[in-house]
Amino acid sequence: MYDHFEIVLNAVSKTFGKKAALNKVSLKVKKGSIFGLIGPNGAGKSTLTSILATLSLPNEGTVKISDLDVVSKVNEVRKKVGVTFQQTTVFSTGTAWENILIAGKMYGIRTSKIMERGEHLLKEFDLFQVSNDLVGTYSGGMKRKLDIAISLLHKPEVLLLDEPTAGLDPESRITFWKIITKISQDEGTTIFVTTHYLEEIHHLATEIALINNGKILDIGTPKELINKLAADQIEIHYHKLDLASIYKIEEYISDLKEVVSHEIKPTALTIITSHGQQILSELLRYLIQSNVEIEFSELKQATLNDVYLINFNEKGAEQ
Ligand SMILES: Nc1ncnc2c1ncn2[C@@H]1O[C@H](COP(=O)(O)OP(=O)(O)OP(=O)(O)O)[C@@H](O)[C@H]1O
Repeated sequence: MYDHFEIVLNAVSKTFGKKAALNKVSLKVKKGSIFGLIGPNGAGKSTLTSILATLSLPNEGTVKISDLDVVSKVNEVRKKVGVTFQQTTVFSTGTAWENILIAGKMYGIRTSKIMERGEHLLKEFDLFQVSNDLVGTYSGGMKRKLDIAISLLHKPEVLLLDEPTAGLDPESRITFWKIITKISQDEGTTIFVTTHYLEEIHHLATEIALINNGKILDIGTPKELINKLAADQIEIHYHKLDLASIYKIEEYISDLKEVVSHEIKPTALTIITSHGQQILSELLRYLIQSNVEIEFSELKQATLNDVYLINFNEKGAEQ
């Protein structure tokens, strides 16, 4: 399925004044795959998306989409790319059809083709029934779906989605990802998506890159990233603790050098560690000695969310 790379970045840097928004970023996205770029606020996700969309120029390095250089082949690249940013770009004062017609004309598509493709996409995105209503009456989720339908009008080979589910409720997010997965399968579109919500794309993404402070921290399939971490997750639930007890436990855990990250709440604690069994035994002994009434404990393999937390707490903080 993935016989070649659709997007290739080689040592790409972008600076704003003294700020390096991207710092020698290199990555490859396989054709037809769903690639997730994950990182906290200010990591460089939108900057990278803008460069891929030919809306911003890199200061250094090369970026190719379908073997076309995004700097010297802007017009060809634009024909191959559809993009949706965080802010909706649809006109609230028009209907979905009016928005589609305007966008289709801007792409230079013939009216009959716009109508045919528009109807297909409106049905795919479950907007056909309301396609003659003013977009101003749509919910945020509906507007977002229309945005993406429009970015797919010219059948792009690559769809760039910059935080497409920001501000959507959980149900709309699930529906949204179902549609995107279907588009990827039906049309073979390569999907490059940035998000904060790791859990959303965990099961969808073919590969994930973690970015912070403009640098790629790691790249791999979700499984590879979890395996590389080689960590366990410990969860211990207990009867509600007072603040003084929480502080004491916090102090004890902070001294355990095999613990890579931890979170203590009044009724439970979670720890990520490379030595699960050993730390669990030590911790249970300590808690029992401290008269904590334990309800249950669990030892599991770390999750992709743990990979995120560890990368952005540890490596991210170093930079
Ligand atoms: N036009 C600009 N002028 C100056 N600085 C900028 C500009 N655009 C981005 N930056 C800076 O570059 C860095 C990366 O920003 P970017 O918007 O790419 O991050 P992001 O990962 O998309 O963040 P968010 O998740 O908050 O959208 C940030 O420090 C940001 O302040």
